[in-house]
Amino acid sequence: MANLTDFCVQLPKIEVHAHINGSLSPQTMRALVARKVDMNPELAAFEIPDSLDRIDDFFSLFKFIYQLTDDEVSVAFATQQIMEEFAADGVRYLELRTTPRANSAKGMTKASYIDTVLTTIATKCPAGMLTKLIISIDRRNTLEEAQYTVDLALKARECGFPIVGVDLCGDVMKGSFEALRPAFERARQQGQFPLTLHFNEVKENMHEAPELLSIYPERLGHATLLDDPSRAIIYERAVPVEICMTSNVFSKTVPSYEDHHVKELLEEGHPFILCTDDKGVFGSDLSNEYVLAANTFGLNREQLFEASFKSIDAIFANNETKDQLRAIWGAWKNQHQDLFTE
Ligand SMILES: CNc1ncnc2c1ncn2[C@@H]1O[C@H](COP(=O)(O)O)[C@@H](O)[C@H]1O
Repeated sequence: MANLTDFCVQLPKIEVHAHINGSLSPQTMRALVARKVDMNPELAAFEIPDSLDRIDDFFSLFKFIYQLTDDEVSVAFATQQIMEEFAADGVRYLELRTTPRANSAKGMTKASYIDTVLTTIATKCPAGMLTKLIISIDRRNTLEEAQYTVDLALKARECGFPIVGVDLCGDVMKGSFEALRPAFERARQQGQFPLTLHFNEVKENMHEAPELLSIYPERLGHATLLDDPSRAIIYERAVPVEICMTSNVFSKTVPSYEDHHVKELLEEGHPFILCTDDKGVFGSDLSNEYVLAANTFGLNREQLFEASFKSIDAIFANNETKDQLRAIWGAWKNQHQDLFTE
């Protein structure tokens, strides 16, 4: 009989909230430091932790990580490593997300960055897992930058690349959704892209909730703090919530695992998807998020399978893909009945 960790690794899983630059494992970071340290000796001074304790400002960590993924070869390497790690952890369907980034010193443009990520997905995705890309608009973007991101998404899809949605992300204390809204509206109207928005991570941006909900997002990231009007709308529309327990606890937007708001969603039977957010920054794989949910809320293996299976409903894919995945989940369950006896 497998222990809970083995079960959660073997369980076929969906990951739909994983920022590429937050998902570099310590091994990948070390490999990139080794490649770059001659040219940039400052990198040697950064201690890459195997796991981080609670951190005050995780956004500052990205400044270091961005020095590692500052050229196309490194971006391709990181993307491939991330896909392989998710596949090894039992992920069968992966929606990565990333913000287009340029670095003129290395000849990388936002277009070549996205092209590199998409080409790596197309050519290096491990067998047995599907990978798609959500393009992110950072809250700090100007409207012009956000519109350019939408241009990139439209163009990449025209070329047949699997861009499946548009995200609003970034430092919750910066920028505003309203300033960027026309870009999201165009993504919706011109590209029929589904939208996922980082939502109510901290109390300071709760005031934006009515505007964010008024664009009818297909999914919400975190939705940590819900006032009554937001809760009513989200429940009524059954908007799936991307849940990132470790990220929320480590970045102190929820006080503890026991107090995590997924508890309420479980009790209400509201759709949610367990995700990692930034598995490199927060040191937690998706299987570990399932272990945490099981241990914190007393979920049995049947319920863990159910949570993973129901996540298929919320992916940004057509019904045919969803049905194929449901069949894979069903076959896996039939073949692994022994794992369900604890
Ligand atoms: C913890 N909660 C979070 N909330 C909001 N945005 C986050 C985030 N975690 C990561 N990001 C966003 O993702 C970028 C890194 O990946 P990409 O360069 O896009 O691949 C970060 O700079 C931030 O904008």
